[in-house]
Parts: sequence; structure tokens; C-alpha cells
Amino acid sequence: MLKQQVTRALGLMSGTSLDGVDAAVLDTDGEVIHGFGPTAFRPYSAAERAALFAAQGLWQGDPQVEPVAELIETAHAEVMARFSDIEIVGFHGQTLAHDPSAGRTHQAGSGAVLALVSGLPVVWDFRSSDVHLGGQGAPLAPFYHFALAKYLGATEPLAFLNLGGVGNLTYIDPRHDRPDMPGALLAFDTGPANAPIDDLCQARLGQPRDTGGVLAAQGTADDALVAGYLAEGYFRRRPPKSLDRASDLGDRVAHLDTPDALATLAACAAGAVATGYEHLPDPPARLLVCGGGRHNPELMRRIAAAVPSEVLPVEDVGLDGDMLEAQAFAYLAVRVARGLSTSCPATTGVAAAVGGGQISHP
Ligand SMILES: Nc1ncnc2c1ncn2[C@@H]1O[C@H](COP(=O)(O)OP(=O)(O)OP(=O)(O)O)[C@@H](O)[C@H]1O
Ligand SMILES: CC(=O)N[C@H]1[C@@H]2OC[C@@H](O2)[C@@H](O)[C@@H]1O[C@H](C)C(=O)O
Repeated sequence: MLKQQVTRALGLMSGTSLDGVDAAVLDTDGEVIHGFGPTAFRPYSAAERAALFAAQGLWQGDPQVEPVAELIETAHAEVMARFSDIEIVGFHGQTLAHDPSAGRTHQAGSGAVLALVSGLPVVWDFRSSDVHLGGQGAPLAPFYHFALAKYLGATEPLAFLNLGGVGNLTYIDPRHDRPDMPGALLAFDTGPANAPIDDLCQARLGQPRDTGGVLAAQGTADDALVAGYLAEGYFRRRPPKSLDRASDLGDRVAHLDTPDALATLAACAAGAVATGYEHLPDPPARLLVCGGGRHNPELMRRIAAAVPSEVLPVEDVGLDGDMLEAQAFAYLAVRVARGLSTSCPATTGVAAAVGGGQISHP
């Protein structure tokens, strides 16, 4: 087991938006953040994206997974080769399927292969033990968000919002000493965020996203559709709770023209965040936003209008919003190596604080 020492860890994240592999170096002992290192992004080609999209819903053991896992491992090996002086790697893999109610989650790609390729210890399969113990298996970034709140010197509750393919919200009370203490954290997936927007753009326009939210800004949201959607079970259910990439939002907006459909999807994503606030102990003064959705001004405008917090991209407090999740898996890798927990009842609903992930050595 790793001793309590500052370790240079590389985190690798390939998220539900299927845009590419984020890679970021973090210096940490698994508790305190000591510094941030270099970062890299390795985009998926259109063909790789299409293969990952087609593989959504596949479980471990399906023969169709093998070529997709190879694609994922190759892309990650390429980006790992750009780094030096790394001591340990946190490899998230690519979520292909997620059904915590059945105790199952699937992050494709083998950390054992990457350990052999890189010659480094690789921590991976972060979510399985959590779902085996009755947890949602997600979100896992909250323990890192807690460490970031300490790093920022926060003394009052604040929240982080990640706007990836799916959105997730973490409420932090930094007056607590440890992330797994009751009251220190509350976290959950808010709802679909960029994934339905990207899928609609891909299907109708052959482009991967609504860059800058330009099209959504030209449309009018169908407020009745948004209100009906947000009245449904998931949004009302108390956390912990998590989501798969899949949603039926594309079908729901199929009758709308493209700008109106995109405005409606942005309103659903923003409304899901605002509805999520109903589950927080108190509205935090500041909502710090990371993930690709913060590059979409239309999404950010709608969130700022819908929540009683100051809404800021994490860059406003000196962090890197494109690399925060990759840093999170660097942080969690060091925690796993030190035998520390990576989730707790308030973040995933797991029965007790648990450390996820297995370690593969070269
Ligand atoms: N300039 C931009 N304008 C609009 N949207 C953007 C822009 N840049 C990125 N995005 C959106 O952000 C997405 C990528 O976000 P991010 O990398 O945070 O997601 P992810 O980590 O893959 O997902 P998750 O957090 O759900 O695992 C893109 O797919 C796109 O929808
Ligand atoms: C099953 C899965 O991969 N979930 C992702 C997804 O993308 C965003 C949201 O849904 C979050 O719950 C999680 O990722 C981040 C990194 C997390 O675990 O914190």
C-alpha cells in the first residue's frame, strides 16, 4: 500500500460525451491537492465516436465489446505516451452501460493492458465495488470536489456542477474534515446535459455539437414540454441517484425545428440543475461549473437564471474546467493506492464508505 506521500498521478477520463480522452497530472497524497501538472486532450475521430456511440448499452462479456475496448485502450495509450515522470495512473475507461439498480456498471478498456503498455501501476474499474455494495457507482468526482473546496480555502458551503454528457452536482460543506463524514457532501446526477444536444446536432446536421450554443440561442424553448419533463420521477427522487447516457429527450423534441429543439434541450438541462437544488440542504452562494457545457453560453445563461447562486466557470477560481474530471481520477487513484475511500452513502448511496478500483501492476 502506498504511504502517505505526495505522488505524481496521471488521470485519464473518457466521458459520456464521447468527444475524446482528457488527461491531467495531479500532485497529491490522496487527501490534499499539492499541485496541478500538464494536461492533454486526445479527440476521438468521427469513426471512433461512431463506434463508441454504437457500443452504448453493451455489457462485459459481449463479443462486440472487444474491438471497442481495443480502440479505447489504444487512444489512452497514445495520450499516456505524451507524459513523463508519472508514478501512478487513474484510468476511468469508457462507460458503455450503467444500471446500478441491477448492481451493474460497465467501463470498457483494460487497466491491466495499460499497465503493461506504460510500465506504470494503473488503478481502474473504479465503479464496480460501489454498485456491488448497493451504491449508484456514480458520481465519483465528489471526493475530489471536496478536496478542491479545501484547496480553494472555502469556509462556507459551495457546489460544483459538471456539465458533461450528463450533468452532476456536488454540494460541499467544507466545515467538515473528511469527505465521508455525514453532512460533508451531497451529490447526484442532475439529468441529461450535453448528450441529447450533441446527438441531435449529429443526427440532423452531421456536426458533433451546438458550438457556442448558437443554434439554441436562435430558438424558443417549449416551456410546457420542459415543465412536463421535469415533473417526472427522476428529478423528484431524492439523491443519491445516477443516470446512464441514454435518454428519451431526442424523441420528445423530434417534432420541433432544430433551433427550437436545441433551445428546449438546453432548457431541460438547465431546469434539471434548478430542480436538483430542491434536494440541497441550502442553496450555496456559489455554483462552480466545469465540463464542456460551460462553453455553451446559452446553457450557462439558462442555469444562471434558474438557480439562486452566483454561477461561475471554475476558471474564475483558478481551476481548469476541461480537465477537472481527469484530475479527479488521478486523485482517486492515489486514494485507492492508499486504501482510502472513494465514495460514501451521501455521494452514491453505498452502504458505507468504500474504496473502488483495482490496481494492475506492469
Ligand atoms: N464550444 C462549445 N460549445 C458548446 N458545447 C461545447 C463546447 N465545447 C464543448 N461542448 C460540449 O461539451 C461536451 C464535452 O464535455 P465534457 O468533455 O465535459 O464531457 P464528458 O466528460 O465526456 O462527459 P461526462 O462528464 O458526462 O462524463 C461536448 O460534447 C459538447 O457537447
Ligand atoms: C456511469 C458514469 O460513467 N457516469 C458519469 C456520467 O458523466 C457525468 C455523470 O454521469 C457522472 O455521474 C459520471 O462521471 C463523473 C466523472 C463522476 O463519476 O463523477
